[in-house]
Amino acid sequence: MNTTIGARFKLDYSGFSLDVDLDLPGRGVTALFGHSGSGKTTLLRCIAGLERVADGFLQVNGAVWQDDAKRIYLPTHQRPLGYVFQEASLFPHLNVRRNLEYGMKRVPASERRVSLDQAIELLGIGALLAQKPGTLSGGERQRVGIARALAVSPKILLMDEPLVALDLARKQEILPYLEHLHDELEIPILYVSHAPDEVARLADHIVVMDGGRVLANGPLSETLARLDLPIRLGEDAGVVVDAIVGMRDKKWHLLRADFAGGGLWVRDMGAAMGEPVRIRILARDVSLALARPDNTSILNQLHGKVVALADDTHPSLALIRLQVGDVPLLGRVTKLSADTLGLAPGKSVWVQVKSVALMR
Ligand SMILES: Nc1ncnc2c1ncn2[C@@H]1O[C@H](COP(=O)(O)OP(=O)(O)OP(=O)(O)O)[C@@H](O)[C@H]1O
Repeated sequence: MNTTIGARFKLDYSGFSLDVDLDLPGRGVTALFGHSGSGKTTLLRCIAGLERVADGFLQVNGAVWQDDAKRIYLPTHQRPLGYVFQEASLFPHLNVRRNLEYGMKRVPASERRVSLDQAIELLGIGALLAQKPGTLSGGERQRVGIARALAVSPKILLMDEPLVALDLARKQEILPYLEHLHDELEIPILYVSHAPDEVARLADHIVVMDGGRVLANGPLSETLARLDLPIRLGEDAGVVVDAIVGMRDKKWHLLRADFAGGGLWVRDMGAAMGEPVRIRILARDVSLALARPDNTSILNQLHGKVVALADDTHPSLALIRLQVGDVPLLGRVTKLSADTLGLAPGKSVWVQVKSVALMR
């Protein structure tokens, strides 16, 4: 079976045009990332059939929903998709259960792949079923909105900054449910966000957009480590590394996350031995030395080599792409230090990682 998503759309507004030709994985979470106005929502709307573009093409895991060259065009209501907006628009006069059932009624029983009970369980909203939307918190409302999108048994889930209207505490509350979706469902998710931490936590794949064009489209860790992209993540530039828990140090409450390039100690948040974890390493937390530093408080030191150097956000700074084992990392150092250390492609270095965040 074809397990990809193909999307080709061109659209012109006065002052903005969208021109994308994308091949995406047909499973997992793909982040659509870019500045405000880069066209992320417009792309989702094209996929949903909410923008009628001439000469568009869309196939989702083998099913063609639009191919204007062949006069194929499924209107929105015939596209089996779930759409989660920034704020859930629930029917205020219906309780949570009725809101969920409303969406489900559209789907013939034979095509239901996500049961109502499963959606309720995945989003942890069992205790809210009798409540009216007006009595829910923003985070709860959003969880109901996501469950409702799932209840239509979508073949793709489109999520447009689902956390943007929530405060930090509500975001933290909802993120584990989103991870759950990722782990439990086979449904591909396109997730619009301009929050790098959300992308680092949830995505497997990333599409970086700018001015209605695709700047990059690739697996998350490789793409975040590219130097040739004007992603301008600034303080957020950095990579994610998928690892497994290889050791636990009970005395010091630390876990060692092992990956192909070595091991990194992180705070012990309770993951089991052998469990997959994702860590995020920001470029600003990586410094370099030519010899293995001793007498340092920095626990994590890895041996690697310089792959490439690039200008950074300020003329005093350089962004360095490193390779540790076969894993790419980014480091940020002053150009003065880069010059003093003679950093150049191929140079062997000790990579000191000051801080590692456990994302999941
Ligand atoms: N119906 C429309 N008519 C004209 N211009 C539009 C229309 N819809 C969107 N635009 C313009 O298209 C551009 C892209 O908007 P879009 O909402 O897709 O960006 P975005 O990346 O999702 O931004 P944000 O992160 O702020 O939601 C913007 O300049 C917007 O003003």
